[in-house]
Amino acid sequence: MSTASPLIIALDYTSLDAALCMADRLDPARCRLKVGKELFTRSGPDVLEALHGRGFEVFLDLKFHDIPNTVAGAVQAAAEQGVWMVNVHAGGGRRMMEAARARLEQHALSTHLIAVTVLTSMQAGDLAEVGVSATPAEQVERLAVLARDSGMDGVVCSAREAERLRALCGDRFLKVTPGIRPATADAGDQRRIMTPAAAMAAGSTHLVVGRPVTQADDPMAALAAIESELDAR
Ligand SMILES: O=C(O)c1cc(=O)[nH]c(=O)n1[C@@H]1O[C@H](COP(=O)(O)O)[C@@H](O)[C@H]1O
Repeated sequence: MSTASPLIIALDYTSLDAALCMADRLDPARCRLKVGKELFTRSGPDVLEALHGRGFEVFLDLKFHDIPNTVAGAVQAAAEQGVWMVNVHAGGGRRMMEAARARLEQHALSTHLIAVTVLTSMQAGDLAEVGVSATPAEQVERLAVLARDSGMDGVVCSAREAERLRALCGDRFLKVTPGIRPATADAGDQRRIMTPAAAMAAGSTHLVVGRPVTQADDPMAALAAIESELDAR
């Protein structure tokens, strides 16, 4: 089932059972689900089948970053399992992203392919330590333009960069933004954060939300509060 909701709930759980327990409380008409490294490494592709069977569109977030041939094969494997979206690291460069795009086209696979720019957990000091003297905003901009030119459908960035990317790359270029924190939620390890309503106003096309819902005392109430914040816009 496809949904008009921008919400993607990150199922960052340590077991398939725990992830499905949450999925069974959620509604595919109201959100999409994200499967990341921890859950996929524990459960393997079974989790995809289980979530697809429940009617959810799934973002497989494995952030592939390798040589072009390897990434193209991994992206093909993800798409052949029917995921709605898959991501690679833009830092893998133009040839890597182009190879992934070409592979999807060769096999007529319509999975959305997006590239991670600068992780939302990073700020200027973290970039400096890995040899990047640009600010996060500048580096996101550089990688987003490279991703667009390499055939990506969009990027993962923080909502703080979404407005600039909308101006640079247009409305149809997807801006998938983690680091979403309702005003009262803990930032945790995230650094470039924004509230759900502010992120949508800034031009995010999709909001990735994990712990503010999954670790809440009442996850359904936390999700409902985010939905009403978005509805009130
Ligand atoms: O690609 C991602 O989904 C991602 C990119 C990024 O820059 N930052 C980021 O937090 N994520 C993912 O988004 C989710 C955010 O979860 P919470 O911080 O719990 O809301 C996690 O599953 C991260 O792996």
